[in-house]
Amino acid sequence: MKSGECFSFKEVNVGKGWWMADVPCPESVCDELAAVLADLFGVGVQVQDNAVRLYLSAEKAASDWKTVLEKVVENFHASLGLPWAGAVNYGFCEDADWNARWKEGFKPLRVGRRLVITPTWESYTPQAHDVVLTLDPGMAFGTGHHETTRLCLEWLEDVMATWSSAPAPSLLDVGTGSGILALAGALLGFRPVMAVDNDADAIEIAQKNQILNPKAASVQFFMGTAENVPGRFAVVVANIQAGPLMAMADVLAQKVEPGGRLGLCGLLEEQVSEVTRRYEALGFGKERHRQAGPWVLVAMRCRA
Ligand SMILES: C[S@@+](CC[C@H](N)C(=O)[O-])C[C@H]1O[C@@H](n2cnc3c(N)ncnc32)[C@H](O)[C@@H]1O
Repeated sequence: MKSGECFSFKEVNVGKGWWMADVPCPESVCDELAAVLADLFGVGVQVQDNAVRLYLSAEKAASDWKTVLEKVVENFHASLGLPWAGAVNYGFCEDADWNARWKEGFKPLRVGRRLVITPTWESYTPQAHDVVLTLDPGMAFGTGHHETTRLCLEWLEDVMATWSSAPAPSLLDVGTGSGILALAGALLGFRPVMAVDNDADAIEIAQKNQILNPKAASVQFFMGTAENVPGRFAVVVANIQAGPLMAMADVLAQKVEPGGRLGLCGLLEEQVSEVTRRYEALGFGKERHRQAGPWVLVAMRCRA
């Protein structure tokens, strides 16, 4: 089998690569569907024109993925009142092929004023005042290319730039994925920095990324949910989507120090007012609302 070729899933042995599923959907909801699928299946996704491409482990039979994937996509369309034709296109790609394609799309990326996210396989010569974060995201979410990650990074940079009092602000990153926000936070000067994810694979990847960034060695990673992290923080960031942010509101609110800041991200425009109201009822006031594409970050401050 030549690298780069894709095959119908009936023709290959499982376990040596990735099932590739192209799920057609209206362009206006591609980002939202990609986020839902990435979260549910914990796998790589690519947003394409009028479709989302999903890479699924070949250790499971394609027919097992097909049943559950198509049900999820059908429910997603139904919840938005959209028709669903059910025409998912399946294929198979070898590991090497998938990795090469993934890496091709991941170049050094400047975010905000000082941060540069650079993959391990690219060389980058820093300019004066650059804060360089080296990353190998693996299968975890968080390369800096997604709008929600960029919104969070820019917000963290702004919070740090306008922090006037000593000591440095503490930071909690809830749903750390590749560790990108926590590690960038440590490089920007937040202390201490803690991060949590309920996906063990994400924590493993985040800890590998920490080794690539010795200046972020003090970041502590926790497996679980925000409840598993001790203490309260001057700054809490959570890039998780509206559903989990609503479900964890009581716990998340308890993690922010009085007067502290909370960045809620992964919201779509139409979800902002409901999520904002929920946190206002818990003692938070809205400071800012930033948008990139369909995605919004709501910045709030704890009043008491
Ligand atoms: C959209 S990714 C964000 C990754 C990274 N923070 C970023 O900004 O790019 C969301 C992450 O939250 C994790 N997650 C989802 N629900 C969670 C929960 N209740 N507690 C902790 N982590 C959660 C997922 O495993 C995933 O790694």
